[in-house]
Amino acid sequence: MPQSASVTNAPFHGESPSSESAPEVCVKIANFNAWYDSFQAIHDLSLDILRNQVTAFIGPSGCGKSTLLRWVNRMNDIVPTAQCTGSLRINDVEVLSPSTDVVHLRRQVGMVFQKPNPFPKSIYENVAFAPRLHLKLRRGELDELVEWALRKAAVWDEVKDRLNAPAFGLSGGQQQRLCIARAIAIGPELLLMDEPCSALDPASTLAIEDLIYELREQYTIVMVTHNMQQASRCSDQTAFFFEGRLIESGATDDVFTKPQQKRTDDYVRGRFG
Ligand SMILES: Nc1ncnc2c1ncn2[C@@H]1O[C@H](COP(=O)(O)OP(=O)(O)OP(=O)(O)O)[C@@H](O)[C@H]1O
Repeated sequence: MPQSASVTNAPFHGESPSSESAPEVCVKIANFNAWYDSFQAIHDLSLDILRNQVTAFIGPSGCGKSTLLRWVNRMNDIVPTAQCTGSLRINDVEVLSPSTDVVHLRRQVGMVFQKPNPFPKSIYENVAFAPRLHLKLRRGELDELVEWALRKAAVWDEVKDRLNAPAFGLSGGQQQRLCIARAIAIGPELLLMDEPCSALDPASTLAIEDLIYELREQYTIVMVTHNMQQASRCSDQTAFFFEGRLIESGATDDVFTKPQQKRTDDYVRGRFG
């Protein structure tokens, strides 16, 4: 059971929590290929995602960012035409193996989508729903967990007096923070975020970016974004994709200020995309 914790604001690009020692690999992707029917969406991609860091996936529309993200938690299992080869390991366990327990995997890997998608339930129930199904908690423990997750997602103060009100009554930014609280309540170690701020106003976007940067103390985060400022503000690592291939990856500062590849340079400078 997580302990109560409050989220404070920290400057972007502060010391990484794992900066004292070399960061460990959380997700190891090797020689990964993905198809929809005969269309190959990802070509021979190898990439290490580092633990307790925020990794931004950037690249023009259709380059395969979401496809890769959707294989990390096997969401593509429900797409009949989707197939893949290669290896995708989380903590040395092969995600793509037919014997992988997908229910367990989805507890390990939380997902936050482009548009906030709260359940048509109360604020409390949005967070309590999955823990009630999967964890054997007494009512008091569940209450504590709900409060912990809402605090961690930096939305507690705004909702604590209306926990039984419908989640749809919250603003878009509050709903997205509620969805982050829902994702972390089940105790994942990896959070996947597919353009988590694209439906939000600038103030809510900054709040979520701040939160993402904070959350990396406890979680490994992969974020798809079309917003270059956002990638440079709140990620430690950046991976640039183009036409289904990984062109370049590395520390965000390096990718943005001294990219190795001309296509990366052109993209981060907004020359195409
Ligand atoms: N369910 C699907 N069936 C067929 N093709 C698909 C499907 N999903 C994605 N694709 C194709 O695979 C390619 C990669 O798509 P993907 O959504 O991964 O790109 P993306 O980089 O996330 O794009 P965007 O930034 O626009 O979200 C695109 O050509 C897309 O049209």
